[in-house]
This record gives sequence, structure tokens and C-alpha cells, in this order.
Amino acid sequence: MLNKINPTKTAAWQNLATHFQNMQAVQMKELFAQDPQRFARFSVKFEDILVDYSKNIITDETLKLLVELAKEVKLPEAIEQMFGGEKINETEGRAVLHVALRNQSNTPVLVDGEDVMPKVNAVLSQMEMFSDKVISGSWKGYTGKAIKDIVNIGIGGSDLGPLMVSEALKAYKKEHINVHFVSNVDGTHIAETLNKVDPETTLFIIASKTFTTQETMTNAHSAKQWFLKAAREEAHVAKHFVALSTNREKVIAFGIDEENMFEFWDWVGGRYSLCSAIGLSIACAIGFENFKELLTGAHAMDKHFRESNLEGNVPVLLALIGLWYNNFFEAESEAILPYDQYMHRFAAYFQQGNMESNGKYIDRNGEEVNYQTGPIIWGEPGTNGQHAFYQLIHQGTKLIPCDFLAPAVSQNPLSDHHPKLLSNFFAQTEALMKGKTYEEALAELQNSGQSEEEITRLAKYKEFKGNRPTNSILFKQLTPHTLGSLIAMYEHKIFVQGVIWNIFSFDQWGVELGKQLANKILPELENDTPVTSHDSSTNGLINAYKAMR
Ligand SMILES: O=P(O)(O)OC[C@H]1O[C@H](O)[C@H](O)[C@@H](O)[C@@H]1O
Repeated sequence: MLNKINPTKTAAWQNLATHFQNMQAVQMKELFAQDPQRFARFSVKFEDILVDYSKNIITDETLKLLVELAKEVKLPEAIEQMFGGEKINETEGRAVLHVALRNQSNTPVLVDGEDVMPKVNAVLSQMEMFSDKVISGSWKGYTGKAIKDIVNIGIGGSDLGPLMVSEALKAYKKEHINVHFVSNVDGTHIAETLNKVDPETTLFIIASKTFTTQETMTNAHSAKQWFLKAAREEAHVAKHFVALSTNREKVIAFGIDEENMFEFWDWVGGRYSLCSAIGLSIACAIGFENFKELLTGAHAMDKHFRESNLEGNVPVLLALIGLWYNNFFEAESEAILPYDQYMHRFAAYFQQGNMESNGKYIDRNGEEVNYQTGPIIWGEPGTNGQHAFYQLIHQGTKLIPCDFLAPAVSQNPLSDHHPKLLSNFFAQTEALMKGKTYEEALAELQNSGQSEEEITRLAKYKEFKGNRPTNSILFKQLTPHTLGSLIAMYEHKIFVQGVIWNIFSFDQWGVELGKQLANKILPELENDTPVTSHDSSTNGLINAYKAMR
């Protein structure tokens, strides 16, 4: 069992609160001026990934106290508990072992005394054989043709991970295979996708941990109907539908051959499942060897996380710095800003990863917390974000700690695109940190030909207070290995924060109520009789819908 310590009751928290009083007015540019070694001291290299956390409102003392907090709430023990297969997901009675899925060292990982590695490896082999067949064209459709299009039908963790990775690793994609993702129960999503594909050459991957999710099952049934309209015989389904799930019975009931089921287990959380069978669409798109590289990269970060001391531990440092802003500076959100177009779904992926994990107000003792837990996660790729929402990051009233990510080497080195992109990457964190003083703004306006009065007035608007914190994560190239490490890095950051906030990061009860109510409302939409069973707003909306349709 994880510790159940209220973090605010620790000595470190109290010390951090006092320390914060001294830190809240500290200017980062002064910290840089005082210490020429600040970058060297506040950055860490992990393989090809450089994490610079020097542009934060922190000192050695801040980090020392944050590390003390982590120790006081027994973070090192919690890390061992997760890797050791303890049932740390207590509200569901499950272990949390996404790290076993990519345990390339193949050391035993025990759950209830059983080593899970043989079954992990067996499914990986099954995925390898299958993806090889699809890619080589030896897997044939019902008319003897090779597969050209893969449609992954899933939602949440059964969609966002494979989608994000397939996009991020597009440079590694096999040219003759196209992957599509259908998630929304809005018929438009599946209809528009089916318009683009041919039943003879399309493989549907039905991805659902539970195999009961309404959206996925509805889309899967529509896909099957569409397929059977062309293929006619139920027996052909086996060549075009495979399932990724923990629920064998439901997969069989759907009509998918048991042979075509790729299994995973209840100790894999949906939003932590892309290294499991849920990654099959990735393996088919980029080849199993590249999928394996992704796992190797994630495993390398897992080892670093488990084995490094807290002071030099990348996910731990990112977690502690995030917590510093979340709980002391009262920052409400964090932005993830990849300067790599291939990573355009990265923030969306970790929106689920983070917000579904740490968006909780009941602590591990069953009590309501009296401090902030998970932040709001958002972001878009640079430079698009610069022309959209960076205004608020630079001059708004909210503090938004940002992670900037960028590859040193582009997969598409067209003329000077990449230096231009990276000049923005470097400039933004510099601007956010340094800002521009009123005097600097005034000086810039001096030769503008405007009146002194106008210049004095305008300079106010052109002043940037700066002191806005960022982490810069610069990596050599967006390879499968590096992407795997980055994914694991953020996963473990979330874990560390959840441990400290004394919440259960691996359940998601908060998504149930909406589902329950939707199930109640669905039959009410069958006829035109007005409803009266809800509040007046909900009744009014339902009745207006009935009148409009
Ligand atoms: O994979 P499935 O069982 O279909 O679940 C898909 C998704 O739906 C649920 O509502 C959860 O909130 C997510 O964590 C999960 O990833």
C-alpha cells in the first residue's frame, strides 16, 4: 500500500511555504546574473535528451526542500511498490505495471506471485508476427488482396496513444500502409473514414480494454455492418477484424476470432497502454522493429527513474518543479509546447494522461484534500501557438509554466526551416524569462517619430514583466527510442505528483457519472414525448432537441 501522508502536514511542506515567501518576488534574470553556472547546474542529460530546468523560479534551497518533501512522503518506496507489482491502484485492487510492458531487460515482474513477463513477451511476439504479415502483404483480405488501410477503433487510452505515436513517428511509416483512427461516437467520424477505404483491403483494429465502451462498440458494429455489406459472409470478418482487449468473452461475443485477439491485462491502465497490445496499429504502421525501439526508449527512462537518486532524476525533477508552481505559486495550468509538427497530438495525449490521473479531490485516506492536485494540461505545437495564445503566456495575469520540446535534427531539413523553428524555440523561453523593462520599451520607441506623450503611454503596453518559468527539453531527433523515453518521462512525472498529493492516480471514477446519465437519457430520446424527470435546464434542452429534429 502507498503511504497515506497528507503532504501539507510534512515538515518539508511547511518549510517550502516559508521559503516561498522569500522566493515569490525573486527574478530569474537576477539568479542568472548571480550564477554563471546556473545552466550547467540546473540541467540534466538523459541519453540524447537534454532537460534544462534553469529557467525556473528555483534555487538550490527550493530543490533541496522539494526533494525532502518527496522523501518525507516516501516517494522512493512508492517507486519500488509500483515496479514491484504491488496493488497500488487500491480503489480497483490492481497493480500498475505499464513498466512491465517494455521491460526489455526481461527480469521477472511479479503480480500475485506470478511473473508476468512470459505473457508480455508472448503478446509481443504475436504482435510481431501479425504486423510483419500485414506489412509484407502476406495477410490477405477476403478477396486475396493485401491490407492497405488500418482503422483503429477506440477511444481515450485506446485511441490517443496510438494516434499520437503514429503521428509522431510518421517519418518511419511504411509507405504502403495508411492508418486511420476513429474514436468519436459522432457518426461523422466513422462515416468519413469509411468513405476513404475499401472493404477488400482494410483491417479494423477494435481497441478497447473493457470491450464495453459505448463509443467504440457502436463504431465497431457500424464498421462490421459496412464490411459485411460488401463481403457478405460472416466468415470473412476474421480476416478484417482484430481485437485488443482484456475481455476475452466480450471479444468472442462480438464475433472476433479468439486467434485475432491481442491480450493485455487489468494492471495496464487505459491511458498507460500504448506499449501493450493497444500499440498494434503503431507496429503495423512503422514496423515491429520500430515499435520495439519505442519500448526500448521507454524502458531506458523507466530504469533511470527507478535507479537514479531523486536529485538527478528527470521525471522527479519535472514533477517537483511542477508541484512548486501548482501548490505554492497557485498556477492552474501547464502548457506542453512541442516545436515539432510530428508531435502535434503530444499535449492532447498527456491531457488524458495527466488530467485523468491526477484530477482528483479525494485523498488516499478517503478525505477531501485542502490543497491543489492535478493541473490543467494544454498545448499546441510551436510556432502555431505563438500566433495564437502566447500573448496570454507573456502578458496575461496567469502564471503558466511551460515545457518547450524540440529536436536538434529535423526529419525534413528543408532549406532553413529548422533553424527558423529553433530560433523561435530558443527565443520564446528567453523572452519569457527576461521580459522587457519599461525603460527598454521606451528606448525602442524613441526613434518612432511619435510624441513623447504617446511613447510614454505605449511603452506600458510593450513592457513584459518576464519571470515566466519554462523547461526546455531538447533532444537529438524524434526517433522511436527518444519518443519512448519522452513518454515514460511524462508518465513518471504524473506518478510522482500523484504520490505526493496523496491521491490515487490510476483510477478514473470521475468519468462514470456522465456515462450513467447518458445511459438513462438515451431511451428517453426514442420518442417525441416531452421529458419531465430532470432539472428544468436538462428537460428544456431535451425537449427542444425533440422539437427540432
Ligand atoms: O479501452 P476502453 O475500455 O474502451 O476505455 C476507453 C477509455 O474510456 C474510459 O471512459 C476511461 O475514462 C479511459 O481511461 C479509457 O481509456
